Amino acid sequence: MADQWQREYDFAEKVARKAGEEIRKAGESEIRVMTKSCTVDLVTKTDERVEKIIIGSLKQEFGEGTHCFIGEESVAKGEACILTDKPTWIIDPVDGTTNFVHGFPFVAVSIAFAVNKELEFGIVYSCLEDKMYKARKGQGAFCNDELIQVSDVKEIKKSIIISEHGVDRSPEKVNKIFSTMQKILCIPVHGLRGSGTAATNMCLVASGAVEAFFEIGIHCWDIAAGAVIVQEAGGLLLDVDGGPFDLMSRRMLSANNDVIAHRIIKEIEVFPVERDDAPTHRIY
Ligand SMILES: O=P(O)(O)OC(CO)CO
Ligand SMILES: [Mg+2]
Repeated sequence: MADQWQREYDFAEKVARKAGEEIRKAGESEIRVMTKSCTVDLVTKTDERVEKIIIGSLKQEFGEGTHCFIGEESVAKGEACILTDKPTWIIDPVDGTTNFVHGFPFVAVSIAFAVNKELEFGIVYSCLEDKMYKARKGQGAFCNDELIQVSDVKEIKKSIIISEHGVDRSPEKVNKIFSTMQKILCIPVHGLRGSGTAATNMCLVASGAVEAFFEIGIHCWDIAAGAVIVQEAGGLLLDVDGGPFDLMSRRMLSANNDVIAHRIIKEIEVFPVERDDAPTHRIY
């Protein structure tokens, strides 16, 4: 069926835009900050309110009970984080909450839709820059309706790479993350960057501004929409050890091509993280 999920895709873009407007407005008044798993894992009333707006709008449009939802703040409150074959929305209402709290200007709304455990489309609205990234399986990737493509750089020494450090500050993990970054920096690459939002980082890969982004410890809602956008822009997704990408594994490498991807994988010091769909899951 040619138009299957088109209505969902179009509506998701509208909802993401509305959510972005809410975030922009909320950023103008005082932001109430709370913490989740630890003192650096921040959440605000805006995260919770915007997730409710997104899920409420989707339920109103498509009917109660027809779709499943995995939302960052709903999972934080104890809802299941299991991807089934049913049509499922995967939502990060405010990706880059720490940026939002500090006024650092990269904050994104991330909305993805999966059916039979396959991602059908992804929307990332980088709302402070007013950039609407979107991609539907097999139909290319766009930023503000302009087609985007990954960079064609194949030499690692001509690349910019993104990685982030996450919120788990146990010294062993931080050591591994910085040891990996040091090795990559000293290849040498042109630079290391990080926007503070995984969704935006993936869009930077998709639009060719950087060659790769990898992280261990991110969540499915941070990367589901970006995963479609990177692939539709001609890039690839892998596990950080070079194996197949697994949305629920909390390990992800996105790159413009396999030469850059495998050169980075050689340097990554992998450490264990609990899967998003683990029965004993705790948020980090
Ligand atoms: O700001 P959030 O949604 O907590 O996400 C972080 C990573 O978990 C940035 O991507
Ligand atoms: Mg996030």
